Amino acid sequence: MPVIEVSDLRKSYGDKKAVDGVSFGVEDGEIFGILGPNGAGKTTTVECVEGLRRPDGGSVRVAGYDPVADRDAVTRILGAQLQESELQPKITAGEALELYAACYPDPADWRDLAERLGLTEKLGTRFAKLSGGQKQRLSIALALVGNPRIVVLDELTTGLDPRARRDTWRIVEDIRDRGVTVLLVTHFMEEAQHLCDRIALIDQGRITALDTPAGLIGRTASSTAISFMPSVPLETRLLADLPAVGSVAEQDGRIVAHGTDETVHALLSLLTGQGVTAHQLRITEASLDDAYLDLTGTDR
Ligand SMILES: Nc1ncnc2c1ncn2[C@@H]1O[C@H](COP(=O)(O)OP(=O)(O)OP(=O)(O)O)[C@@H](O)[C@H]1O
Repeated sequence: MPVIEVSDLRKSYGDKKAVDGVSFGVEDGEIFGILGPNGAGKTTTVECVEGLRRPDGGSVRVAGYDPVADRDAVTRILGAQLQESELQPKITAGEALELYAACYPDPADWRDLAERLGLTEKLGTRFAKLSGGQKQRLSIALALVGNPRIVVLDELTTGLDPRARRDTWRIVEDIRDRGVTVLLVTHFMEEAQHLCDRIALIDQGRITALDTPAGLIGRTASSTAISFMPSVPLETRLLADLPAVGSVAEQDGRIVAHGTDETVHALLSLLTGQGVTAHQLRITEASLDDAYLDLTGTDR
């Protein structure tokens, strides 16, 4: 049974329909991603899950509780990342953790949590003096200090360098491995592809696709790109008749065709038959990026 159930959720701000009939279920122990362009309604959706916004229509249940009516029960089982502005610049990392731990009936050992998140050295440092990555790790620690069953992470790696982003991914995987369900809002395809068990793609307040990362990629029309330099000039028209071929283009002597596995096999036989060698042959699978562009029709 899903630990989070959202059905036909609706929320408007004045005339603006921010969330327009969103439904999904998050299973216990999974990392569920919400992905979509700016203004798609991601934050509004998770704020309804957190009980920070009252839906106009539809229903949200977190472990069976209504996040607005049963706010206290939901607060005990759901940890949310704080916005940066919610912490006083002069509070130290250790003071913040101790203060937040005191708010919960069964808190985690905050020193142990700080250790796991690599913050032990920074416990005496004021919040304003922490780096971007350290602030993010502290906000994750604060989301976990109440020992939640579910944690909501919104844009957790925005502004981090690639190494800090990878470190944060490991932390999220560690959280999941400890049995915590993760609801993750992200803009980053690579992050969603790497971390999420399933992803809901949201666009203009509606879910346009909900699947595993591999499932979403499989939905793209041309999931494989094949590119090579033919040993002798080759008429691209020959390639246009290949099975399942999407597009064929030539630039500076390099041919790029999009298609499926079937296209790759047929292309290699065709080249062999023609006595053409494919130099610098590259076969690349579509990424979640390609699937995203295909499924949302958005050019970011
Ligand atoms: N408090 C508010 N008042 C009025 N309009 C709002 C408010 N919050 C969000 N909106 C509007 O509702 C829509 C959805 O916003 P939301 O923040 O949920 O999207 P998002 O997908 O999280 O976007 P982003 O990726 O940019 O954070 C946007 O058009 C936004 O401008």
